Amino acid sequence: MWRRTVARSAAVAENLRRFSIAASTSSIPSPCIVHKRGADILHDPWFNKDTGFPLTERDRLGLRGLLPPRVISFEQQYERFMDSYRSLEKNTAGQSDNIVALAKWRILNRLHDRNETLYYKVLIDNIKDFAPIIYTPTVGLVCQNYSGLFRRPRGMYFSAKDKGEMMSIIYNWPASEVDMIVLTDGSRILGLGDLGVQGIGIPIGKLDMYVAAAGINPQRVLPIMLDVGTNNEKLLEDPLYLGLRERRLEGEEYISIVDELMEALHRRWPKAVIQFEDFQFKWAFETLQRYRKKYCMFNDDIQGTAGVALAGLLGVVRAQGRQLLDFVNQKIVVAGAGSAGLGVLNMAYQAVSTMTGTKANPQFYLIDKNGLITTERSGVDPSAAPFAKVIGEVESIGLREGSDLLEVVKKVKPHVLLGLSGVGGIFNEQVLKAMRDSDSPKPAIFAMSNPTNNAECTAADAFKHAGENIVFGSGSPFQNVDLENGKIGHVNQANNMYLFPGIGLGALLSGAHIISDGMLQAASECLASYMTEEDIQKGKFYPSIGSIRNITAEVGAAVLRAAVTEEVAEGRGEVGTKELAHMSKEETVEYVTSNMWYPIYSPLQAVGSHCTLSPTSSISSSLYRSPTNRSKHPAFGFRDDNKIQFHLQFVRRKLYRIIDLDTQMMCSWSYELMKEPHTVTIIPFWRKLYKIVDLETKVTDSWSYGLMNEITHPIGKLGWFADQMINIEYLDKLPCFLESDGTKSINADV
Ligand SMILES: NC(=O)C1=CN([C@@H]2O[C@H](COP(=O)(O)OP(=O)(O)OC[C@H]3O[C@@H](n4cnc5c(N)ncnc54)[C@H](O)[C@@H]3O)[C@@H](O)[C@H]2O)C=CC1
Ligand SMILES: CC(=O)C(=O)O
Repeated sequence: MWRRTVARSAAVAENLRRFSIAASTSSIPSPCIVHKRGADILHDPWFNKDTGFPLTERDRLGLRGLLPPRVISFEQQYERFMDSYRSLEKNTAGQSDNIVALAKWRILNRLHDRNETLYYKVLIDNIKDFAPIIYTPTVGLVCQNYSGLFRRPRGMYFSAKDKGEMMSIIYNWPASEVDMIVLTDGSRILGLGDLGVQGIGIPIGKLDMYVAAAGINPQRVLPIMLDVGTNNEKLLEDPLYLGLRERRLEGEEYISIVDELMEALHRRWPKAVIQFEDFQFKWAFETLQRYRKKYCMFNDDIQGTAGVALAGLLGVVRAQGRQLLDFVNQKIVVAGAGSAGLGVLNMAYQAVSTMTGTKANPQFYLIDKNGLITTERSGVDPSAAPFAKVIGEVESIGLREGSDLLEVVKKVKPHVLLGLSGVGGIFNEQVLKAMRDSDSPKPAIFAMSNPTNNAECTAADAFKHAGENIVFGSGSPFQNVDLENGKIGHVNQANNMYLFPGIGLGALLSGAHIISDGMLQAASECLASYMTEEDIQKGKFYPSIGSIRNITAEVGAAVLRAAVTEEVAEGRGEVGTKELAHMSKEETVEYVTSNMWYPIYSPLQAVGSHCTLSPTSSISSSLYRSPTNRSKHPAFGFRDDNKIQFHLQFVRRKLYRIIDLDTQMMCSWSYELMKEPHTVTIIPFWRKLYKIVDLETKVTDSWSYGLMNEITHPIGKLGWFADQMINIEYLDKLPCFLESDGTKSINADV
């Protein structure tokens, strides 16, 4: 038994090593293929390193002369950006909050548009300071002012005018691989309502969080705006509005366009996870039901929010010093009967049912803009109907259909007051004071609406009016509150950002074809159990945002394991369901972590039709006709279609280890000590990516590796070293190499 475990662990460890799809903590950055050269690379934020391109790379990529000569390190670039950011903070001190917030957003956005690697480095390392800018609350302000702030497009825009053509439009996106898509129709942007095409800021912000928290490679994310019009009168009249100046499509017209987009997305990227974001209530539930059994998708506002809120609600029970099972007795008042509020109540209901094992009758009170929802309400939405209170029950405590929030709080004396109404300030002084009479020794107040102005109350007001013993959470960040008696009122950020990145990552790595309730429940349970008893007693239910990568790895692993258990996982790449199923909990976390992308400058290798070739270079093609040569000279890259693909590498008496990045295996035939300077080695690659490690210095040399791809005979790729260009010619069965002046030939030591 013991031996089997060890053997299995070793096998899994080997799999983990082999199947990591992205380098993260490795000191050796993976090479990155770029199908561009020269100025095109400088203008592409995915590949641009600004002044950080090493000289050898400048040579190789045709960048010489396009940059100032000095090479600035990544660390120096980082410091320089942070210095500018700090200067901006200093220079804008005293100006209005909105002006400062937009100035901060602009400086970050400019970096995002120019150099993504550096952008994500500063974002990840300063997530606490920058999340409020790229995410809530500033992202709300950005969306409101989007048409004026617009400089460069990001993501894809589909509109009602594209009907019938989405399947082809989707191929305009330059990346062949997409892992995460966040899609909105802009109809309910945070608590700000219908912002039409301007809502694109939300998918962009959410995907920034995916990169920062889940380590999704930014080259594989896709924000999408589906512009089906807007009912926002102000925007319809705004001559600078960038979206369709038409009213929103409704009914069949609307749903058929979403159907078409979903089909197109699935056709091109069948393994991508699609997150629905900020759809108005009437379409949020309908689209979720329509697609959740067909595609790997979820609705963040309904399902992500529910999981985060449930984790918080369970934390509240722990904070009261009660057993988790006591959750069934919690009196919870929810203000807001929309996507988010109903999502929370549905999940909380499931939890109570699981705990009681019977048909639950939880003490949930649901309030919308017309007050308490009871069985007397006419025209109640079917998704809210299960939570309508039986009229007799509420009458017995002095309430009625439509009772207002204050009355409900006074009569119910809830343990938890949770706001997802999108209406700022509805937890006013009176309501908060009424919470002092809560039946809980530690009443909980969650003002979860975003952005900050739409929060149901501020943190300071909550502690001031409801008392120091409350626990508090808000959707947008607030500062902890100084209670002026040496104590601090802790503010939790009750935001779905603690779950959606892990849900997406877990679904992606499991290769799940759908996202099941079990996967979502696992995510919520994982978050709920993440905090220690000590944290909980201090009123902390959610981790600090600084540890968002850790919690996301845990949540991702929990989701992945649930996907395997529920048999919806199909595996990813070479990691099949069998391998996933054999991973222990710890191994799964390790697997998830090892697949997170981390911003480092990868050495770039230009390949494809953009490679420039010297007119003097030539390779005699006759030698490559016979595939039988392959066995004699395995180092020659023959392919059955008679194309040769190869990489030239200048070696200078160095020993290289060559790692096949597909398998993470070291290729035993493909390293050797080069005895002579100026020796060139040829490496076959069969469309593979190799990482080459200089064993003397232990680092990958930027010029010495790349994706060996798409370079076909009769013309070969040229190798550069320093200023010297090497032309190649195959003169005999052993390759010889001529230096650029054509005077000297050196036999390759192969
Ligand atoms: N913290 C977080 O992670 C999340 C926060 N939210 C926030 O929740 C809010 C609502 O989002 P959705 O449910 O999608 O919106 P929604 O538009 O679907 O629902 C809003 C609900 O609030 C109700 N309402 C309006 N005025 C009210 C009042 N005075 N008293 C009580 N209820 C009132 C409406 O009748 C409606 O039922 C937004 O501000 C959004 O930013 C949403 C998702 C996640
Ligand atoms: C956080 C979020 O998803 C919202 O406010 O809509």
